[in-house]
Amino acid sequence: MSAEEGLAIRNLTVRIGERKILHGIDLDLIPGQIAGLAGESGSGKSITGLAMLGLLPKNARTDGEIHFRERNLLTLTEGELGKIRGLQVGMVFQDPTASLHPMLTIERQLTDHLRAHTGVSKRVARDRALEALRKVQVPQPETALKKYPHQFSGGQLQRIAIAIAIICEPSILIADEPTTALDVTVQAGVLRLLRQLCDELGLAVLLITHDLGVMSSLADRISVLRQGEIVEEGTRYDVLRDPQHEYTRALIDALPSHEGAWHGPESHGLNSHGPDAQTGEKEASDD
Ligand SMILES: Nc1ncnc2c1ncn2[C@@H]1O[C@H](COP(=O)(O)OP(=O)(O)OP(=O)(O)O)[C@@H](O)[C@H]1O
Repeated sequence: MSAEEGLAIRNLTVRIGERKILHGIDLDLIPGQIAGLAGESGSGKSITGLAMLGLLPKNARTDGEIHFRERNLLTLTEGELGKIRGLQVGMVFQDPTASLHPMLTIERQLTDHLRAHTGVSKRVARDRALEALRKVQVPQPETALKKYPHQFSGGQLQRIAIAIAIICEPSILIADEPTTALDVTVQAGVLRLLRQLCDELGLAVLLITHDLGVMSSLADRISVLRQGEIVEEGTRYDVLRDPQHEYTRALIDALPSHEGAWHGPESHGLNSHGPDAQTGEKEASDD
């Protein structure tokens, strides 16, 4: 599969009640690229992702455009958005257990999701479920299909949540703090997986994180959000090596490994092309 097109946000404003949460932001998601959205807690990162999915609170009002496949997502009905969500736009959140049903097998969760969106037969759905688990490098996928969520570690559960997000072959993937809840030893493996999936499937990825260390390993471009405004945008290297805005500098200074200057992704145990070059199998077995 290769995604043909991305998504473009133009002048997006979101108000919730009387409060303006986003102040006319622009953002581009490009196939085969990871667009990072950074900013401290409350800056509006998640609201941006939710706006793209049509999942804003009922009392939210929007202005601007979210262009996707020649349509403005902000003008679609709930029914139309429901068809896009999950099928053309996949999503991964911080807590994988929140998106998985504790009482259903992994097979059921993968195949139910796929069949609800595509109507493929049970047999095809099972094959696709296996293929998705292989793509996310869950060990022994045949056995994994029969298991329940509580039988997996956090890192493996996040891989399974990613499998659900990609099983319908979306062109866009929104990953909101995908490694924040994970043990630090398995974070790099999940980040590396996201990079691989982006490259191999041609996904246009929005990576939302407050963690510039994660951003430094993964994002092709970085947008820095502060109180609902994008204060800086550029390539990962430009933004991290030569930040123009004092807010970006403050975020970089807050990095745990910061010692007066940003030393590149290597300083976070990650190489310049994404998470380090260990094999997926090793990481998968480490999870
Ligand atoms: N349902 C809601 N009703 C009212 N205000 C909300 C709602 N959801 C979010 N907000 C407000 O919108 C602002 C942006 O929230 P958002 O969750 O997008 O921040 P964030 O950058 O993702 O932060 P965090 O990393 O803490 O999730 C915050 O001030 C928050 O209080």
